[in-house]
Amino acid sequence: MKKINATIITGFLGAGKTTLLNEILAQAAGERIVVIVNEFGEVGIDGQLVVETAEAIVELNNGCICCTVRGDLVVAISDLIRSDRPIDRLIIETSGLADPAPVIQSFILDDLMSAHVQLDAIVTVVDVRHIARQLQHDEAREQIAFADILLLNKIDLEDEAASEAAECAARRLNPLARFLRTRECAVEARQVLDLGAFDLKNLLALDPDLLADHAHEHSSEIGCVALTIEEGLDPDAFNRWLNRLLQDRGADILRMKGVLNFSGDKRRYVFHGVHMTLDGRPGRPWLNEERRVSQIVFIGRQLDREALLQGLEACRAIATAA
Ligand SMILES: Nc1nc2c(ncn2[C@@H]2O[C@H](COP(=O)(O)OP(=O)(O)OP(=O)(O)O)[C@@H](O)[C@H]2O)c(=O)[nH]1
Repeated sequence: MKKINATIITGFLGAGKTTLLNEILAQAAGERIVVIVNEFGEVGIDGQLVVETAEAIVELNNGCICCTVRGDLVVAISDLIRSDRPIDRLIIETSGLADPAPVIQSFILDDLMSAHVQLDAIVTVVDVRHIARQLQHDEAREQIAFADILLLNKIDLEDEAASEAAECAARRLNPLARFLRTRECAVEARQVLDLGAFDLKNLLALDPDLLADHAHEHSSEIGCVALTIEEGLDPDAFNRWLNRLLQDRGADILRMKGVLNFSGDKRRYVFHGVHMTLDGRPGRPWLNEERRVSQIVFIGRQLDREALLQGLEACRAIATAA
């Protein structure tokens, strides 16, 4: 029986994992791809941002796939296998804080998974603008070290010398990976899929302890605040608040992302913050029957939930009109 090829997409917060996933899905229309997306916070934003060509999207939120929701990953994949549903491919997008080792371990140690699923490659996306500061985090270094394919992404934001420096830093951690430089993760699907690149022997040379059963410990410093608000937001007030927040707390906020309900707008507005870099654009239209809510996730150090909620509530269109 032919095994299902699985690709793990990993990389630190905001590097471009969902962008890569969507790039692959856009090129592989017609294939039955099951996508598993994992997010650190209890509110899943990525599930809403994945293009609709995926056969199914399984969201594992509120914990990291390398620790708290690792059992859920095994259950989700085992259920898919037992369902006999025809699947051409599995793609797993880890959270930006995941250590890939325990995730890889699940594919090898779980009998049902190893009998039916073939790990094809670990694809790590690296943000060339932020790599230097992200390398302070163990998870970012592990994600690079375990990569079979490494995308040095966001080359449009930096000059050639910075991309070169990013590549050198990454190569020091992983001389064996295949490196690609990308903008918006623009690769051909064949450069990251069906490569048979995953090699357990190499990984065991890198980490002899890989298959030992150890739980991953996240730094207790980094937390997540997820906010949901029903009332429509005022775009100007929101932008002012976000810019002020970055000025005051930018060093501690590693990642922000959200799907926003701007008052009177027919479409969602999707925004991303990676360290101090902000980016936003209109998203899918709201459907008539849909509940229009704004959902925002912050990941960082010493986040004050109450203060963030108050700041967001002050951006409600009714609050700003009053
Ligand atoms: N300028 C620029 N922005 C990019 C590039 N690739 C992705 N982005 C932007 O970076 C932000 C984060 O991209 P995502 O694909 O959501 O990153 P991610 O790794 O999935 O993020 P998390 O999983 O939430 O940590 C978004 O605003 C993207 O549009 C790129 O090559 N250049």
